[in-house]
Amino acid sequence: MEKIIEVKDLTLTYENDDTPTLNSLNLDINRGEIVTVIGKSGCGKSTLLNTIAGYLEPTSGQVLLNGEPVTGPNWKLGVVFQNNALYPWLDVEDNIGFGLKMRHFDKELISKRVNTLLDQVQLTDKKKEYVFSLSGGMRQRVAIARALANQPQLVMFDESFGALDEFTRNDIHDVILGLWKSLNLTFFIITHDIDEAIKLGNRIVIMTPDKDSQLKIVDNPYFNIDSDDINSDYMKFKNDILKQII
Ligand SMILES: Nc1ncnc2c1ncn2[C@@H]1O[C@H](COP(=O)(O)OP(=O)(O)OP(=O)(O)O)[C@@H](O)[C@H]1O
Repeated sequence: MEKIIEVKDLTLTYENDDTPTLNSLNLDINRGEIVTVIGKSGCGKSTLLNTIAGYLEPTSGQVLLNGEPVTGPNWKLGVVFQNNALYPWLDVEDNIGFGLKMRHFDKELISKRVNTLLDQVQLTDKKKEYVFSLSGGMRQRVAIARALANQPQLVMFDESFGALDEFTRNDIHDVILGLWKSLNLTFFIITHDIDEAIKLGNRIVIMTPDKDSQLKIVDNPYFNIDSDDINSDYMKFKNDILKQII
């Protein structure tokens, strides 16, 4: 298995804090897998994502991307935030192509890549619309397309679907799984919804309150489960995870 990310003995203590938020964490993310992260509010999920993304500097330990230390933000690591952080003054296609424009890509290449992405997230007919006129689910799809425009090695989601209603969220799950299958992508998805963690993750990282053993990593036999197939074994698996979070 090819490791894209290696988190090695990662510790992060915020300034003026006595105890570390992340305490000596170890985690590999392999090419082509979806890793979901579940944990109680405040346990440090976003801190972990921000450190992997290079937005926060570890107090000790390190994060490697393809064997090289992450020392700051990097286009090879895409992030989709919950508020999706789109530019309201740009239309859909310019939002998606923004990063490529900043990197001075050729206009034709940008247009080609953006059109492909619009098709992949099923927004071709909305390309000239401003993002404020879109529904929450559509905006989330724009944010995903924008993160993919850089062709990153890993795309990370920070509770990106939390504000969506259940129907729209299921729709986005299908988009995520469809993109993952067709483009052989690697995803790291933070969520506080346990069913979402199980639906989307090949492996599930459980962030526990036990600072001496903060991460529990489990293989997930219920990846992409259909809601009709939820049975008592699924419920047991889910409850076992819940017990470790609290
Ligand atoms: N910039 C900061 N400075 C100091 N403390 C911080 C900072 N950011 C987060 N924290 C603290 O670190 C802890 C972990 O926060 P973090 O946002 O990583 O948790 P989380 O698991 O993502 O929470 P949530 O699910 O509510 O988003 C919290 O106690 C939070 O108050």
